[in-house]
Amino acid sequence: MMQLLSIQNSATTFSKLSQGKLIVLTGPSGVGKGTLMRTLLQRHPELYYSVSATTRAPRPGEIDGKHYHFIERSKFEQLVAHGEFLEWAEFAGNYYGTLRLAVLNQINLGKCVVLEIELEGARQIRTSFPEAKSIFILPPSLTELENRIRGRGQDPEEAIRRRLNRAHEEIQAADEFDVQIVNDDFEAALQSIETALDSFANCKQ
Ligand SMILES: Nc1ncnc2c1ncn2[C@@H]1O[C@H](COP(=O)(O)OP(=O)(O)OP(=O)(O)O)[C@@H](O)[C@H]1O
Ligand SMILES: Nc1nc2c(ncn2[C@@H]2O[C@H](COP(=O)(O)O)[C@@H](O)[C@H]2O)c(=O)[nH]1
Repeated sequence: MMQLLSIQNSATTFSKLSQGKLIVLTGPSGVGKGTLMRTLLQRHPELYYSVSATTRAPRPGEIDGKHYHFIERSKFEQLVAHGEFLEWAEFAGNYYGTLRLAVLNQINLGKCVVLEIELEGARQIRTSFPEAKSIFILPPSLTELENRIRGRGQDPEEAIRRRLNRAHEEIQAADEFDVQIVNDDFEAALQSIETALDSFANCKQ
């Protein structure tokens, strides 16, 4: 991790984006993005998942470097100042960001890189890299969204409230993205994501 974070920006640019692809999965907290992404990666190991950095404390079972790079706020701010993030945002009281270098390297190797990020970061990617493709995951209803966040049982009440408040605004932004998929039946949603990946690019085998 320290080695990763200490790498300075290289001259690598998105001029070579055509060699690989960047795919963004976004949607409100608790909609099932992470669960969908995990299954997608199991089925399609050829996809490269970009592990984000965050200042959030690890949840039980989360592993540094696998689920997130867990870092202090001061370190995150230093990385922002050095331009190390492709995108970043503050969400429900914590910072989250995609490390630029790892993503660019994989794209330049011809990989399809998938990001699982919240709305502001997804908007930043859309502005900076219009070639990127995006999928917005919707819940079947707000009641079901709340049930899922609570059922996950991993966030304190204050964090749950912040996430649900934010969800209203996020859902209204769904049409800004290339494809909208309702995650009601899990398998059906997964298949819709696979179909979308096929239509974007030859990203999976
Ligand atoms: N189709 C589904 N039907 C019922 N429950 C689901 C479905 N998809 C995911 N879930 C459950 O919803 C909960 C939230 O899912 P998950 O953590 O993947 O959401 P998320 O969008 O990644 O949230 P966050 O953005 O906060 O990380 C989990 O308990 C997961 O098992
Ligand atoms: N803008 C970014 N958002 C990110 C990134 N990594 C994750 N996320 C999103 O944050 C929320 C909360 O995540 P949680 O793990 O605390 O539940 C969720 O919507 C994630 O998709 C990132 O690098 N940039």
